[in-house]
Amino acid sequence: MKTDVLAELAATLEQRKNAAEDSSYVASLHAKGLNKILEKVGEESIETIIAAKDSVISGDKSDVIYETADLWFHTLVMLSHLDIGPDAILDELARRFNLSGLDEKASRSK
Ligand SMILES: N=c1c2ncn([C@@H]3O[C@H](COP(=O)(O)OP(=O)(O)OP(=O)(O)O)[C@@H](O)[C@H]3O)c2ncn1[C@@H]1O[C@H](COP(=O)(O)O)[C@@H](O)[C@H]1O
Repeated sequence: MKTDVLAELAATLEQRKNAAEDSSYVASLHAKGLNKILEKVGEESIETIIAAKDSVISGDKSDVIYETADLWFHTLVMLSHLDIGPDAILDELARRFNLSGLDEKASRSK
C-alpha cells in the first residue's frame, strides 16, 4: 500500500500552514478557519456519495475514485488544522485490526 504518498502529502500540508494564502489552496483554507474546512469535508462527502450511487448505474467508477481523493485530501487538511497527523488514524485502524485479529484467533482456538 502506498502509505508514503500519505506521509509526503501530510508533510506538504504541514508546510502549507505557514505559506502565503494567495499562493496555496491549503494555506487559504487554514486562513479561512475550521468551519470552512469542515464545509469542504461535508461537500466532498456528499459528492462521494453521489458518485458512488451513480457508478452503480453507469458502471464507471472513475468519479468515485476522484471524489474519494478529494474527500481524503480535505480530511487530511482538517486533521492538520487540528494538529493531528495521519499516523494517529493509521494507529487507530491498526489497533482495531489487531483487536479483531485477536478475536479471530480466540474463536479459532475454541
Ligand atoms: N491533493 C490536493 C488536492 N486535491 C484537491 N484539491 C483542491 O481542492 C479543491 C476541490 O474543491 P472543489 O472541487 O469544490 O473546487 P473549488 O470550487 O475550486 O473549491 P472552493 O472554491 O469551493 O473551495 C480544488 O481547488 C482542488 O484543486 C487539492 N489541492 C491540493 N492538493 C495537494 O496539496 C498540496 C498543496 O497544495 P497547495 O496548497 O495548493 O500548494 C499539493 O501539492 C497537492 O499535492
